[in-house]
Amino acid sequence: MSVFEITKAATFDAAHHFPSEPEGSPYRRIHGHSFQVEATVRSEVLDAAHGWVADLGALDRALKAAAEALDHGMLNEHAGLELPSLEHLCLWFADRLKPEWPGLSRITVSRPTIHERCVLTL
Ligand SMILES: Nc1nc2c(c(=O)[nH]1)N=C([C@H](O)[C@H](O)COP(=O)(O)OP(=O)(O)OP(=O)(O)O)CN2
Ligand SMILES: [Zn+2]
Repeated sequence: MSVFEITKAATFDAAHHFPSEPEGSPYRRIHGHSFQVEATVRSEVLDAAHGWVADLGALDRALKAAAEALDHGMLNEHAGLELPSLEHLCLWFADRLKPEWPGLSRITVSRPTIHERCVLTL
């Protein structure tokens, strides 16, 4: 069976720190990153009226709304991001998007400028 996957990306900039790191660790100090988040929705069937899995514009709005909640803020202040790793960011975005997007199959959060990325497969 063929499976379609559609993906939309959004970007945000945010500060964070890892309070559990030892004194002197650069991760313990407040610092910032530019992030990219990608949300992937999969389906074996297409909406017959449109010929698509789902409207990428609607996925864009949902993803941007979630990313804007974090943009230019302190990640540690958000519930679930007290330890603000890429891994926890994936879970945070999945928790927000999954209710509205039951076909959500993957969340990728990356820091493109330093070539780091985490993928959560749902
Ligand atoms: N598995 C994970 N490991 C690390 C995460 C993470 O989210 N998941 N996060 C960090 C810190 O955010 C750290 O700031 C990342 O920076 P780093 O990889 O060290 O890259 P930098 O460019 O900021 O520093 P350089 O010294 O220039 O490499 C750490 N680990
Ligand atoms: Zn960092």
